[in-house]
Amino acid sequence: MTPSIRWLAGAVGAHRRAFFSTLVANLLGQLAALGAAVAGAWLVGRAISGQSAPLDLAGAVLGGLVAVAVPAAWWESYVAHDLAYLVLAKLRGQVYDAVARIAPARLLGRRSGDLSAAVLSDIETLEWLFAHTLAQLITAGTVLAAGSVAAAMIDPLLLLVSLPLAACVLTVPLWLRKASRAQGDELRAATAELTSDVVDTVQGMRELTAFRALERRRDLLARKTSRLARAQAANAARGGLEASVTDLLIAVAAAGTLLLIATVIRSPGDAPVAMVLAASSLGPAAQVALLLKEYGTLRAAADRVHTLVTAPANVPPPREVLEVSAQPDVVFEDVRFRYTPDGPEVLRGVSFRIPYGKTVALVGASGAGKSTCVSLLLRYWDPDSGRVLVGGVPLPRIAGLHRHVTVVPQDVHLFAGTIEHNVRLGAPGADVASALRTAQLAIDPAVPVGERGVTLSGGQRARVAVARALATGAPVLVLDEAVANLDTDNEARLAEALREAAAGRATLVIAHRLSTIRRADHIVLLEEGRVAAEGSYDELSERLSHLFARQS
Ligand SMILES: Nc1ncnc2c1ncn2[C@@H]1O[C@H](COP(=O)(O)OP(=O)(O)OP(=O)(O)O)[C@@H](O)[C@H]1O
Repeated sequence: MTPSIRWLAGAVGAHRRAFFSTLVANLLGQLAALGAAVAGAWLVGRAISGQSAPLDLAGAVLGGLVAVAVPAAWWESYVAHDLAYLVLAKLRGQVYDAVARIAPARLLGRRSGDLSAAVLSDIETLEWLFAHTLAQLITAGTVLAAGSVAAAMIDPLLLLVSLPLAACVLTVPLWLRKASRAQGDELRAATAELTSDVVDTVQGMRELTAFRALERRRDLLARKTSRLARAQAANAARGGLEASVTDLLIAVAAAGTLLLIATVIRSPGDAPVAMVLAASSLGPAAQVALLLKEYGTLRAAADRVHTLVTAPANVPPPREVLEVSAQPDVVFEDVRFRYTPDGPEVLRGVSFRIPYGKTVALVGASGAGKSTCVSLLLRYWDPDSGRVLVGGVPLPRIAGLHRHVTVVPQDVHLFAGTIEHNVRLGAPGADVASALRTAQLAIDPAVPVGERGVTLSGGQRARVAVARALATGAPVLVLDEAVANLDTDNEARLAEALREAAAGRATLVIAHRLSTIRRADHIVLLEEGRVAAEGSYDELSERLSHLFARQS
């Protein structure tokens, strides 16, 4: 049993009552159906051998068994799905928690379509396990045992035919399990890849149109679709082969039983019951075998969901928590950081300070490490060595960091909803009108923004992001190229507003515009992960003009 399957079994264990109901319903249904088939066959056997049969009693027994089998089948279907949805609701919650725990640092390395596949389709695949497989495995064993005992009561020799064939039926999925596993992996990988590419395509439709790349994209999607179709065809072909072999084995069991009765046991009247027992007791085993043929798909889905829900948090939760003052400064203290253990060192001993009430501009060439400093200040990662402190408290000792540090990110994400809904993201009770006023956005807060804010201009989106950050009231404000989307006029107005907001905050600005940098109280120049110089705009003007001359 793989760790992921063990984990799923544990999830079912938490709902023992529901599982027990599923099992009882399944057992009742299957045993009653077997009993009804045997009773019918017994009547036929009596007729063949010319014996009279108590028709009233037989009819009553048959009717009774059918009356049990039919509602039991309905009940089983109801409770099995109920169990499945109970477990799946819990799993979905765990997946959401996992995404929240590892986001956003780790999500940067995963494609959003891949993640959607894990969250949606993999969990649907697992539904099948809970609703159809676990209880049936136990039922199959019980029905097989009951059928074998009944067959032995007719003649133990009958077991010589039925037991080896039952073993064969149950092991059919094992014969091709390597292929099944490989096909399951391929099926999930092909599905995830296609989902990722479709999500990517829809998100990038504007670029695809602008760069006349729609045709090539269609070819790419066609190739990914063929890959998925090939994987589905191979899986179906193997599944079909296994189903045919199983049917064949059941037919052989019935024929072998008939042959044994005709040549060795020589009691033709027992033939119908013996044949029904041989075929019917293998029926549930065959069903389970058919379900198990999907084991590969199931295991791959379970592995992916399990990997996600057991992914450790990117940074440990806060410990030995300390209070942060209401007017904190921010200090980077000899910070060293690399994204991966064997990757290059991105920050190499960075130290600087953002006093409360001041604005510090972090500047440097592309790749110098500016956004990495922001990620560390938001604690998406922890430094390898050195510390980041807010109000003198190291970040790992601050609870609810979002109450102290807020951000206007480079790529603003707006949710489908109104302006108000977006501005209140971090502060449900915030004064939206005042935040919008400060952000220089004269717009009705009830206006819907569309998916990802498509109905707004780039400048409006940036200002909603500014309003959203200011609404939190956090005393540390990070502006990551926040004004990139504004024209000069709008930029100056927003800058004026931010100057007001900055008076009561410690502000870190990452901006490529000289005008923005000029407004900062202090400038820190980063070069290849090191602080190359710091000072006022006038003190650094020569180096800054070099930098900007190189960039332009
Ligand atoms: N998630 C990541 N995983 C691995 N390496 C990364 C990651 N993000 C950034 N890097 C690398 O770290 C270095 C610093 O990147 P960073 O984004 O901090 O630079 P920057 O100064 O903000 O650049 P820009 O002005 O272009 O945004 C770069 O070499 C970049 O390739």
